[in-house]
Amino acid sequence: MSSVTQLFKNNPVNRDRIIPLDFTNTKTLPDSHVWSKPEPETTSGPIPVISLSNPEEHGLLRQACEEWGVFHITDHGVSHSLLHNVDCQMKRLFSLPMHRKILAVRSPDESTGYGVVRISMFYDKLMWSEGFSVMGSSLRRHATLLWPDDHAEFCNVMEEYQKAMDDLSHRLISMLMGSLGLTHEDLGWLVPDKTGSGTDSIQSFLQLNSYPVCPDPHLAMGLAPHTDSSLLTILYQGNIPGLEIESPQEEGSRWIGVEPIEGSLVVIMGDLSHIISNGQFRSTMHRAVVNKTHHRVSAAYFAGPPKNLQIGPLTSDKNHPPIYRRLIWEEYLAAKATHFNKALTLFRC
Ligand SMILES: C=C1C[C@]23C[C@@]1(O)CC[C@H]2[C@@]12CCC[C@@](C)(C(=O)O1)[C@H]2[C@@H]3C(=O)O
Ligand SMILES: O=C(O)CCC(=O)C(=O)O
Ligand SMILES: [Fe+2]
Repeated sequence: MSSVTQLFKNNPVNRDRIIPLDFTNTKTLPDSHVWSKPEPETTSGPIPVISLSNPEEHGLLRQACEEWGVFHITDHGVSHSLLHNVDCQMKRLFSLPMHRKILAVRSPDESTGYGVVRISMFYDKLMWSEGFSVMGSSLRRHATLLWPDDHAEFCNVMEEYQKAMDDLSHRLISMLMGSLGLTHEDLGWLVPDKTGSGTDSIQSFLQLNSYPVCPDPHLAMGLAPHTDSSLLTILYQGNIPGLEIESPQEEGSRWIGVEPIEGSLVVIMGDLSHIISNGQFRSTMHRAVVNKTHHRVSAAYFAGPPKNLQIGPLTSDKNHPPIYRRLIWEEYLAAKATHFNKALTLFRC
């Protein structure tokens, strides 16, 4: 059983926090979805853009991780047509009427299927979004419930996308860990497991997000502020803006919009990379906002370490002793499931 499946089994979500509102039939923002808060300003910012085809730019990766924790990648090798197909299939799924989407709803202790993201339980107000989570064989099971006779195309596209993300995440993790001084031998776990048992290669989870048009976007929240619990997350966000990161310079007082760049993907460093880098890589707080005119979809691919692999700060520098203790991903996800944005502090030495 994967670490993510185990997490949901051990930490079920409340039933009333699984089924989203039927957004298509909601013309005014209900009180349950009004986030009244003094809103810090949002500006657009110089988020780094890194071309993976240019080895000279690889040195910029470390800097981007240290200063921003979020960056665009171009020339990543994932074809434009695959990204286009993923976009179309997500829109096809989320445009289904509610009574059809409900057929593939997650149960409280299940990690995959249709529903609201699990961080919803940490907030009083509800978010203006819905999601569909994919992992392993659950994809075909849920897609068959949604489209009994017509699920092949959706499944083929999502499987091809997951494979492309597996390859890209291996490349990125190896580059990023390499920039911290890890040798090829240390990174043995990056080599896909040939036995098929899946216990010693990267674990992943694909989250499809949908943010329907919203009657009052300034009072609503698409996806509430959080950091990702992964090593890294690769985000496809199409061409509709919505992703915002907390300003590294003015934490808590300014949000910066991550404007889409045609054909690029966004990499978000997760909490585990922050731990491995002994605090040098930022795991930046981010959120998604909604708009009045465009249905926005995004696909977030979370990459984490192999099931029982202990990870910890990679430092042999006496002047910078480890600030976090060693842990496995399952332990971290469990802490996040109860302590949410305070989980990282629990692992400090
Ligand atoms: C692998 C994971 C990351 C995630 C927690 C989870 O175990 C499975 C759900 C993931 C997700 C997807 C939407 C956003 C997010 C914050 C959430 O609520 O569920 C992430 C979680 C995370 O990064 O902590
Ligand atoms: O949709 C987005 O822009 C953000 C998605 C995200 O942060 C997530 O799924 O963890
Ligand atoms: Fe996220």
